[in-house]
Amino acid sequence: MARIGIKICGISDRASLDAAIGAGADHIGLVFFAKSPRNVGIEQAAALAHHAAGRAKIVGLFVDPDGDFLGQIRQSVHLDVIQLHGKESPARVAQVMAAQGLPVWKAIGVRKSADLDAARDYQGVARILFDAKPPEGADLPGGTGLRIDWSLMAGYRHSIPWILAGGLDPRNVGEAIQATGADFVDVSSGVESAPGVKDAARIAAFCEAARAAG
Ligand SMILES: O=C(O)c1ccccc1NCC(=O)[C@H](O)[C@H](O)COP(=O)(O)O
Repeated sequence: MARIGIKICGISDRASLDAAIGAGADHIGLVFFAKSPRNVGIEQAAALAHHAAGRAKIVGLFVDPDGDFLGQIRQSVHLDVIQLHGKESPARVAQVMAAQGLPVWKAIGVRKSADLDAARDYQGVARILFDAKPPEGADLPGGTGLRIDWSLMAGYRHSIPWILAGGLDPRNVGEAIQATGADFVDVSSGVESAPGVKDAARIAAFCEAARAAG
């Protein structure tokens, strides 16, 4: 079996970045969303991306960004992937793909099995990221620690590669991989000691558990 993909999302300091890469994460998420406790400023993000260069791919996470904001970030920060985590329509995602010329990952919130069908509308994206759907009116559309009902995804197959996210942590990621067959996992709050504060030991334990199960 191919090595499992691991993204540690919401990195905002160099020590956590080194911890994630050292533990074997291949993707690092930088959150560009002012309301998030994991939000990074442009200079901070540029320095982190530079520090990660050649060791891990950088995923820039955005929520309904306009073209100006994407352009501003891209001028200063090296991104390998754009993750769209808002209510972006298929047409808007296609526009971003065409304008930015980078692989785009679209996040889809899942609460019931019909939610998985939305993935079909996003042909052309590099990956779909299935995350737990937050309640209406929630402050954040992701990074909430809410979990998908994994039984909805048992044996799930899709022509577009997909990532499992939402409420994963070092103790449950192995079971999540076994239950869903995911070959790529994403975590944020499950490897933190407080909102926005990554914990190196939890990051290492998460990566070890994911690899053991994958
Ligand atoms: O992490 C955030 O603060 C965030 C804010 C706004 C949109 C998305 C956000 N995170 C998205 C991620 O990729 C998370 O890793 C994913 O939702 C899983 O989060 P968690 O349940 O905390 O592991």
